[in-house]
Amino acid sequence: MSVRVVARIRPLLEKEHDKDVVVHADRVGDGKPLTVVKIPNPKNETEEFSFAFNSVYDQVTTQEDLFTAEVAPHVKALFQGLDVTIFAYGVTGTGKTHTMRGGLRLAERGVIPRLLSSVFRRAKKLMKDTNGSTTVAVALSYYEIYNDKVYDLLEPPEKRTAAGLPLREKDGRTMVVGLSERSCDDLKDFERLYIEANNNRVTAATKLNAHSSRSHAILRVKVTQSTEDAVKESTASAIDLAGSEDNRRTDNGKERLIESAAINKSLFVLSQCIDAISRGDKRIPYRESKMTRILSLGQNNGITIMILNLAPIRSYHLDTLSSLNVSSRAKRIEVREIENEIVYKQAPRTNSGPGGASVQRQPLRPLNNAHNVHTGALAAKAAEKADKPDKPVKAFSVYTDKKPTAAARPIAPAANSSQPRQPPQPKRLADAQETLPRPSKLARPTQLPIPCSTQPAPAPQHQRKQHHQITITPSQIEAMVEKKVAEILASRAAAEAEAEAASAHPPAPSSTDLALNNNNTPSAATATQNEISEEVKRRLEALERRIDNESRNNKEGDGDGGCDGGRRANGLRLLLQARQAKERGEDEAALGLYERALEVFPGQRKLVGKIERLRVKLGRAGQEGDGRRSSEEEGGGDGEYREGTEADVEEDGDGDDMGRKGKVGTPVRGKGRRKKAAAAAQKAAAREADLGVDFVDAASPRSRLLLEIVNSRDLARIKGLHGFGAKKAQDLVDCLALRGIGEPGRVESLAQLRMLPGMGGRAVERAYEGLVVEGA
Ligand SMILES: Nc1ncnc2c1ncn2[C@@H]1O[C@H](COP(=O)(O)OP(=O)(O)OP(=O)(O)O)[C@@H](O)[C@H]1O
Repeated sequence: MSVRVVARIRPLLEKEHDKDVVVHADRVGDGKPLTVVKIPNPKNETEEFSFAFNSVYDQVTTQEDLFTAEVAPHVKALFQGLDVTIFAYGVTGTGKTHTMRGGLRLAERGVIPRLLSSVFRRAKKLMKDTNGSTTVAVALSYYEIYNDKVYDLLEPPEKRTAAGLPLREKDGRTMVVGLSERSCDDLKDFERLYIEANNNRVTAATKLNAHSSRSHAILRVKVTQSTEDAVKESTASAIDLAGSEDNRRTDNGKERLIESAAINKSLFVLSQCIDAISRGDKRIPYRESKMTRILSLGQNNGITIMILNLAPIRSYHLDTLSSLNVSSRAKRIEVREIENEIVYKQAPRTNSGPGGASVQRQPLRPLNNAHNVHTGALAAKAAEKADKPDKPVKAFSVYTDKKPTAAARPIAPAANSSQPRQPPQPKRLADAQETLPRPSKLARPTQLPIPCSTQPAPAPQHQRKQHHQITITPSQIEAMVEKKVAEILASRAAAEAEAEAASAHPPAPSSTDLALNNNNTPSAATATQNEISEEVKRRLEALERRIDNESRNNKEGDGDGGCDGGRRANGLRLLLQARQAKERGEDEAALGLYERALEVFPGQRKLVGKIERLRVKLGRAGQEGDGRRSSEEEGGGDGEYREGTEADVEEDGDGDDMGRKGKVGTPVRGKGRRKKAAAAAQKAAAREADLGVDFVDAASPRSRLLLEIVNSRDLARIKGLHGFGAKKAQDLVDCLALRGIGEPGRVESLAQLRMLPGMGGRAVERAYEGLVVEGA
């Protein structure tokens, strides 16, 4: 399932009543729920951008409305053993803390207190329904990430060390070492702990928000269900991210600026991770900030809900556009919904029951589906739910003394696990009653790449088939091996550095400290360590870029204009991000992005100039930068583009509308209509891709053509779309025949097209980019 992204537009505050409202919630058709955020183009007010989300909540939405629709349905999943993550994202002052924590009055309570209340209620019911044979324990941990350091909020501030708590990776999860955990018996208990802990959280007054959170706050609610034989554990995480802020608007002093730099950097890394995952990159820069390591977006199993908070007024216009861009990409991230494993308190008993030695007992397993449990949003599932009877709260320990009808079966493998599925066994009566058949996730066609973790989950069968067709050259294999080794070395170096940081007194400052706080002096050992990890990181990045480029070049090898357009769009996106990073004062990040953009636009004089200037500024003049050759050294690039192309666009105005104003590359080599048409098509592709806008109105000629081909349901025409094979085309035609989309069964927009099974990720973009429209 993808990350569920919902937007919430906060109401006007008292002091804002005379302000101009520029953000509106909208719907795709009469009677449809609100799913679109509309905002004018800051450079051309007559034009409006539309961003589609899973759901949109307007100014009148109450705390209860939001909780009931977005969070309450997932409490059940939590008790089924799935982890649930809810995080609030947005610019400072847009209502993240209000959404997550809320006010003291009952009606003003936010997601967190409501979640706890719901958890306690369900736990009580479960214990009652099972006559006490299942017990539920709730435990809390609560911590903040302040200036990229982790501090326990359940401990008094005096106990904090300068280095904060270290992170470790364990079983594919990021853990905070030394974090305290408090058991919590009821809501009162929770409220006492929570209020106390919030007093320890770093907040401060900024010009934009009188009580601005200066840290990311992470509350983890661990639910442990125990029976005589087994223990099942799952965690709900509620994360209130600090808000990004434009320091030109804040009057921030030195301390606030330092905090702000740390907040902006971590949010920038988060947006980079989101971009990398949604592009299907091999390398996701999680490790570049503690927040992204902890959030592990796309790597964690379970259910993830991102709440994008928005302020409706004009003074937030550009910031709002930027967060809309990031979050609209986040909805393409796939998360594996896998229940946590049950821990057995004892080995299954031997066969000695009334059935005799030949009878095998069933092992302990959950009553509900052991493979993925789909728990979509309330609104989306309402119709489905109506057909199903309400199921009672379920326990999960089962040893049956009845003679089973078949030989003992192992625990059903998780849907995404590598174990082959066992042929279906006859269900026991209890199972049959309680578990309604659900479509297997494997059955649902998807073209989305599952985001890579260090050990990627094996792809489903139909994806594996595609993988077999990819040919890997020996140099790629070598590079991949090298990459793996470097990854291991890098994680070891990082783990050691953290261990040192934890034990040292005074603790060694992190690289961020060094950049931000000149009072701290690093030990020689730490400096060497940092140098080594930096070197490993640089090498690793260079290797990964090479592999990325090679695989991209392989895909684009036949000079297809459409793919080329995609690559350029990617380059433009990098330029936009570089510009934003530069504006935030994050020169290091900006340099990296410019360098990556140079690979797309080799030989761009202005771009080379920017890189040189940044290198000089960072004291790295004369360096080649991560082993990459500058385009000048490459002999002025490949000659495909001359000056006045995409790279120059960035000088023309604000990064936010770069693609829109941008001049498009002028081909030097080759003439004729095809090239001209391809350039024009690239312009449209760049425009959409850069702004990340879901053109709900499908206004561009290419969008219209794509929709026309799709709606024709003509297999031959659909097969001709870029990136479509016979199977995918057939799937789409079947899907259109089965589903009623729009009236009568038409796909009205690219956003709708993306919602169709198998059309997520890059599929629509590739088909779109592959189209050439004469005169567009
Ligand atoms: N839905 C809402 N209804 C009423 N008031 C709201 C709502 N959302 C936000 N507010 C008010 O807006 C102001 C800013 O909200 P809040 O502090 O939650 O923003 P934030 O995004 O957490 O900011 P920061 O990132 O700086 O911590 C507060 O006064 C809050 O009470």
